[in-house]
Amino acid sequence: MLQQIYPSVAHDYSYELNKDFQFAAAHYVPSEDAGKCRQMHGHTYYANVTVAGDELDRSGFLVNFAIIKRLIHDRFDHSLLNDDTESFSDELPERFPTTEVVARTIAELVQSYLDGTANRPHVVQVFLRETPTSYCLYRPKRKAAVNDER
Ligand SMILES: Nc1nc2c(c(=O)[nH]1)N=C([C@H](O)[C@H](O)COP(=O)(O)OP(=O)(O)OP(=O)(O)O)CN2
Ligand SMILES: [Zn+2]
Repeated sequence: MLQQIYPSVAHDYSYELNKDFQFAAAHYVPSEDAGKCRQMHGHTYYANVTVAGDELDRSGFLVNFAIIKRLIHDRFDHSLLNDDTESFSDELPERFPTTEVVARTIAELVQSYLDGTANRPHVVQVFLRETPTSYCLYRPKRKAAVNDER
């Protein structure tokens, strides 16, 4: 699964990097419509995070690959996602730990870190595979900024 070719995302930043990593986690989807997924079960999630930008930091990095992995792996590996109530909720569908929401949460956690860096690159795509046959792509909407019209 690692070394997979992922769908590309359109942007016109000069640099783009991709980091693959995996984590094992349990979850359940607390919806009447979720069928067997209402029961707690586990996955090895395969994630690919795409970061893009025009400026490098003092190490010549957009962002250190290791930081992207650490931010997500250290938080979710060998956890029950539903227990992470800062990220997920059993009450609000937009915060149930579905593949879609976990992908969006990964994007938000990484972007929150990137917003505190000097070169401020952007998460432009998160690919998250939950099973051999199921995956989700999340692409954050571009936010217009004073000095950044992309
Ligand atoms: N849109 C979504 N649909 C489903 C999600 C989800 O997160 N978003 N999650 C699940 C379950 O959690 C499950 O882990 C994955 O379901 P599924 O792909 O059906 O799993 P199978 O291994 O049984 O798939 P097969 O291809 O039939 O073997 C369900 N739906
Ligand atoms: Zn599942």
